[in-house]
Amino acid sequence: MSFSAASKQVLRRASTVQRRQFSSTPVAAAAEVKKLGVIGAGQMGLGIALVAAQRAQVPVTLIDTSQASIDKGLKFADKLLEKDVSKQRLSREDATAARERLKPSTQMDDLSDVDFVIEAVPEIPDLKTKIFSRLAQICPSHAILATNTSSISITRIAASTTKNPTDLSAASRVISTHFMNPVPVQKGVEIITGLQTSDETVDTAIEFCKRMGKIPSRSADSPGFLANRILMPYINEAIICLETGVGAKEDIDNIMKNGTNVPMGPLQLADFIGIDTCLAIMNVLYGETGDSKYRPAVLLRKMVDAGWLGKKSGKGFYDY
Ligand SMILES: NC(=O)c1ccc[n+]([C@@H]2O[C@H](COP(=O)([O-])OP(=O)(O)OC[C@H]3O[C@@H](n4cnc5c(N)ncnc54)[C@H](O)[C@@H]3O)[C@@H](O)[C@H]2O)c1
Repeated sequence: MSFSAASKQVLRRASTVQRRQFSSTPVAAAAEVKKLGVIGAGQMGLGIALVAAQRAQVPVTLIDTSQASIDKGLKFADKLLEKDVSKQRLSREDATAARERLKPSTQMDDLSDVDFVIEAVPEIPDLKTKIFSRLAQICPSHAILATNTSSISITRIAASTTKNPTDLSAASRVISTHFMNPVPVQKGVEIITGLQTSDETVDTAIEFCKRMGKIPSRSADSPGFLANRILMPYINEAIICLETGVGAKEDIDNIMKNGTNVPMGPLQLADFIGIDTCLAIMNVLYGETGDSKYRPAVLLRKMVDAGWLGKKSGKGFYDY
């Protein structure tokens, strides 16, 4: 059997597993998403939770193992909502209602009643697979289990939900909804399917992202998917240009900003994304393809060693 025939057969079976659980049409299924779970209250998780609370108007259980991250995230949510109110983009009542929909917790078990969960913890494969293995146990049997991974294989994450590869009961509900940074601003979201993902899971995820006001693009489960396959080698090359003295950081950023009509240059963008996240994605591209064109810049590794992770740590290529 060819790869595509085999994968279609797996998908058909996954589709049957899922059909029992959500409504027949994707719009109806997405409308049935009455409660969202978000894991990780960092820059992506907080943004996803806030946009879902504001645009899709669903209650969001926001999980983080660090109370400090939750406190920091909620403070940032208050700041964003306040800014929207002051600029008259949002009424005071709607801002209060959105804020009240965010329910923070440090306990994963609080995800036992969500219809859809989006994981946004750091880009560490073992951490994600452990979380999905737990989600398969904790979440209801109809819940969509989405990851915000930037580069890790969805097929691999889905496989971690079970010890039996023919059991698709949870694996068929795993998908990637890869939001772009900053989530409240960027409209794009990549939808990536694993080999096990059911059609209904895809449809429900796409419709729910639309409820959040996003514009989905589909990508195959290939290292880096579409966005990072293109973006990260660009950022990495900018870092190599810096470390080999081809240009100063300001010159690198200015030429790309003023020459290609992007809002910020690659080094500043790396600071906003997180230097550790950039390194993690390059490691996946390099490790999974074995192609030397994806070798992470030496300076990128050194900056992570130094703890200079960009905006979130106060220092990256620039100081914050
Ligand atoms: N930063 C970006 O520009 C960007 C863009 C798209 C996708 N992503 C992806 O989104 C994910 C999160 O990235 P981020 O930039 O928000 O990271 P971050 O470091 O800002 O936040 C991660 C959060 O997860 C929490 N966490 C760690 N372990 C946990 C656990 N076991 N359970 C619950 N919470 C835990 C941390 O305390 C932290 O608050 C990564 O997979 C990343 O690749 C990032």
